[in-house]
Amino acid sequence: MTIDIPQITLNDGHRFAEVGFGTYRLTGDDGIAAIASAIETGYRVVDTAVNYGNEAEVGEAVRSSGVGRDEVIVTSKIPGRHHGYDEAIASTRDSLATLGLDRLDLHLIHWPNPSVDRYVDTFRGMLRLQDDGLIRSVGVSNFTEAMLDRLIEETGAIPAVNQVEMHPYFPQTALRAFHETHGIRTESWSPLARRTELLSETTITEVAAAHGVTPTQIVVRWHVQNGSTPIPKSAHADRQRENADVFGFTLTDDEVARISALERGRLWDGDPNTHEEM
Ligand SMILES: NC(=O)C1=CN([C@@H]2O[C@H](COP(=O)(O)OP(=O)(O)OC[C@H]3O[C@@H](n4cnc5c(N)ncnc54)[C@H](OP(=O)(O)O)[C@@H]3O)[C@@H](O)[C@H]2O)C=CC1
Ligand SMILES: O=C(O)C(=O)[C@@H](O)[C@H](O)C(=O)CO
Repeated sequence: MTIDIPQITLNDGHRFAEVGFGTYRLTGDDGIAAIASAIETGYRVVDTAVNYGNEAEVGEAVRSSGVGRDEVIVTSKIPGRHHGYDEAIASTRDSLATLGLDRLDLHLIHWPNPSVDRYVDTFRGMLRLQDDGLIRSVGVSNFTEAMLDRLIEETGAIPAVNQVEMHPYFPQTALRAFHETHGIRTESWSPLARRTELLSETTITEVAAAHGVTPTQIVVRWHVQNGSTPIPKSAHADRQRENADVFGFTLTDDEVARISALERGRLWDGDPNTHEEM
């Protein structure tokens, strides 16, 4: 049975979902099968990037899933080497050709790469493509408050989404408050902290036992109740279902706070002020 993942409306009026699907490292025929299985399970937000090398697989999975194109919210990302106004336009056209689609539902700047200092022009190129109908929603990834302030100030446009590292070890409290003020949707990458020891933390296992669900479901639900869209990746149909099946229970405020208290900081060298990803 398909899981009915609730949808939300972004600041530009377009649809998004409370839980989406990550596709990093899902490639080849196995990747197509895994992504199609996620769509059949009920995921409607599918996250890819030029740098994942699997846009072709994502396009094929959308077509083979049996779910209508208009129901799936396909997201891709512009890599650092394509920053710039003309480059962003060319990069997006290449993404569409590789995906075999005529529009992206959400397109993000993958990393700000501040030393290159071309993310504002990149965003302007994306706004142009939005006007042309090739991109529905424009957003960013790995942007700080200061970078968002500058983007808004210099373009007059507010990104619909900022996709950032977020999990109970890194709850992004200040950035989420900023997003809320501006109507930007938070989207959590590596929402399961890439299956590190997070899932066996006593806090997580205790709360899971209290609700009769799995530790992973507790973590996904924690994102949902914090107003962020997690995009867990799994190559396995049973785990895809488990990760999406989080709408039959509710964490108490105290449980959300206990999980957030696991905070310890970023897990990787992913500080947007210094990380450069081409
Ligand atoms: N914008 C950015 O800079 C970034 C974006 N991303 C995006 O975020 C997505 C998700 O992040 P990702 O780094 O993949 O990490 P996740 O936090 O989603 O963790 C994925 C890992 O958890 C395992 N897993 C998934 N579900 C379960 C489960 N129910 N029980 C046990 N293990 C499970 C997966 O294994 P298995 O597949 O074997 O089930 C995989 O090893 C990416 O795929 C990508 O789309 C990620 C990093 C950076
Ligand atoms: O997966 C992504 O979107 C990335 O940006 C990766 O580079 C990620 O940051 C990573 O793999 C870090 O080890």
